[in-house]
Amino acid sequence: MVLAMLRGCRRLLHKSKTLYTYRIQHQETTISSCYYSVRHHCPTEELRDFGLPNTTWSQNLRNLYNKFMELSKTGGWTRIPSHNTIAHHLEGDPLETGIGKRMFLRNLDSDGLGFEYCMFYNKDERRMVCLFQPGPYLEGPPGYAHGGCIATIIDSTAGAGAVYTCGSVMTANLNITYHKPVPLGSTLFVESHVDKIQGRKVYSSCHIQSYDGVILHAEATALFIKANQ
Ligand SMILES: CCCCCCCCCCCC(=O)SCCNC(=O)CCNC(=O)[C@H](O)C(C)(C)COP(=O)(O)OP(=O)(O)OC[C@H]1O[C@@H](n2cnc3c(N)ncnc32)[C@H](O)[C@@H]1OP(=O)(O)O
Repeated sequence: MVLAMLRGCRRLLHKSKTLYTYRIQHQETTISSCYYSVRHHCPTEELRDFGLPNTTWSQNLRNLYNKFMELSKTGGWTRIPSHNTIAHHLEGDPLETGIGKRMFLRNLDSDGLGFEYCMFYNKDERRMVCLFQPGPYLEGPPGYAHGGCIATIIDSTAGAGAVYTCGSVMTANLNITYHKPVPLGSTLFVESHVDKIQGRKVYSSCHIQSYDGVILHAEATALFIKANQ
């Protein structure tokens, strides 16, 4: 009852700001309804944007962030918002799907423990950069990030790059070569590029380097499939 009232209030609040046309089916979902259309701006001023600096960010992460913010002023790069529910990234009225669900990378309540990151997109170059600091809850080998979380940040960076370049996509294939372990708490420079678009197929490449570019930690190629129009 209370939940239903809250949902009603939130829907009214949001509908007063923008016209929503999007509907996601869930539960008995079909393949095509898994696809989404991404909003390029923060939907409300009150909503927290997790891609902004917080007290857990290292100096190296802040320096890279400041560098890309400077680049954003002269065009080319744009910082993209980052919320903790996928619903808030979608165009339309996705509130029903947002309740009780969190984005995998933003599912912890404390800053700095899991995926700490922000992304910048360059439309002309079809590049997405992710500045990433893996927290202590991402441990795999002692002191180092789990390979699955490295795959996650690659999938998310390349996936977001494909979405911002082509619209709604799903990951069909992801191949990763792990070159050097990633120390927890280090600052990583993750960069993806849309290499080729062939019909519905979007081919991307991605790599993870240390913040100064000295160490190549991992390289990947990915295939994303665009939504059927
Ligand atoms: C901040 C922003 C936040 C928002 C941004 C956040 C970004 C996050 C990104 C994370 C994304 C995910 O984790 S997605 C979740 C993980 N992925 C999944 O669950 C996908 C599961 N797989 C599927 O649902 C399906 O197989 C699809 C959707 C991938 C494809 O199915 P489909 O739509 O029916 O298409 P289909 O006809 O089969 O294939 C279309 C064409 O692609 C080819 N194709 C399909 N799959 C493959 C494949 N694995 N390898 C090679 N080729 C393939 C086919 O041969 C065909 O080529 P041709 O005959 O045309 O030549």
